Amino acid sequence: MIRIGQGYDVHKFEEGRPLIIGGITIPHDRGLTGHSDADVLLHTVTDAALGAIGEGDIGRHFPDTDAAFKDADSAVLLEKIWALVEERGYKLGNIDCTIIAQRPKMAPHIETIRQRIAELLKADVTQVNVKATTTEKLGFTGREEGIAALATILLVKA
Ligand SMILES: Nc1ccn([C@@H]2O[C@H](COP(=O)(O)O)[C@@H](O)[C@H]2O)c(=O)n1
Ligand SMILES: C[C@@]1(CO)OP(=O)(O)OP(=O)(O)OC[C@H]1O
Repeated sequence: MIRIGQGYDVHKFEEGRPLIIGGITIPHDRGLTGHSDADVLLHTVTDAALGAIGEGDIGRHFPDTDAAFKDADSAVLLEKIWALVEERGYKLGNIDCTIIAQRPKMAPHIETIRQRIAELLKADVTQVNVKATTTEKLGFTGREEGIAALATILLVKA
């Protein structure tokens, strides 16, 4: 049995916040804003995993109206959802992620992010792909108003 899921998330830039993407802090002149640490990539991975097991989305499990999740570490949220994936009897087949950002340059950080996601999903690094693209200065990402992320996940029976 295999299950597929997709994820998509967007967070807006805000000055004075750290930029946290894929569980690591990336040096930049501004960060992303949200109720949690606003890790757009880990939210996307979490939504993809939830989609694959038919469990809705991140906001249903961790509402942004709940003070318990204020400034939450998105890695901890993903770990909780991954425990649910494992409870259902699944493990990672593979995941492919795309970060959509005009800036900063993600290439120097991609391998570290890949390793962190593999660790969170209890998988080998070869099962995880992370890539980045600009939108050639077009749209909200191109104007550097925010960052978007996409993910497709395949789960297989453990
Ligand atoms: N924030 C980003 C965006 C892109 N990259 C890398 O640059 C390559 C070219 O991007 P285009 O949008 O011009 O196709 C892309 O393939 C990524 O490797 C990046 O590091 N950081
Ligand atoms: C993660 C949660 C919860 O802290 O808050 P945000 O950081 O605002 O992120 P979002 O992508 O809107 O997802 C759901 C939220 O409930």
